[in-house]
Amino acid sequence: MVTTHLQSSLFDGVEDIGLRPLAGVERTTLGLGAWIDVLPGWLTGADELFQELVAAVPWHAERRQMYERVVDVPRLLCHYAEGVELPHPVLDEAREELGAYYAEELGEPFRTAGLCYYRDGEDSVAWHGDRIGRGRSQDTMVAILSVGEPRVLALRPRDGGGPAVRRSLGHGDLIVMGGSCQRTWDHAIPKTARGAGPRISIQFRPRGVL
Ligand SMILES: O=C(O)CCC(=O)C(=O)O
Ligand SMILES: [Fe+2]
Repeated sequence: MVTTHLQSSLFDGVEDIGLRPLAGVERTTLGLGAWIDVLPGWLTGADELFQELVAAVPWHAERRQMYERVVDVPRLLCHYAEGVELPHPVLDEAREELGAYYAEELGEPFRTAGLCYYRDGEDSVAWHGDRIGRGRSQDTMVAILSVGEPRVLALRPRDGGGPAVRRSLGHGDLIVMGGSCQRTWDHAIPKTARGAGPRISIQFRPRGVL
């Protein structure tokens, strides 16, 4: 019976970890030469990958001088430099797929992966652009895959003009920030008072973009 079949596939099936085609990506022009591409549910089996990453990644807390105090950075981190094996093969696949899809526009591959683990709504990242490296002066791309519970990624023009753009990202969603986005816009994962579940983001960047 159809009903029975549907039910068993809904309730028994843990979705396999894999990638859908990137062809469905939709671009939004932000202005000032910046854009974002979004593809909801790019990764299948995202909840399973989340669990695997929680267990497999050597997460660490960072501490940072804040005026007179040393405070915890409010998220856990792990950085995979160029050439270092990623914690799950699907992440190598994701990096390759992104590189192929954006080859012409980006002109170079994605090389590094930064992972952030937001344990709850108190974990966050403050307004910033990824402009420690080349993003300060050049157009580039930062591609972010999100697993676990959705959190809002907010973007706003760096010069303060214009309203913020917000995208809720989790469960396998992809966002790519491109063009001048790192130097003309800032982005953040704001804290949320509403009980937010844990989220992991995987940020792929080209060489020299930090
Ligand atoms: O978690 C995210 O989606 C954003 C992380 C981020 O902006 C960063 O690590 O530079
Ligand atoms: Fe960032």
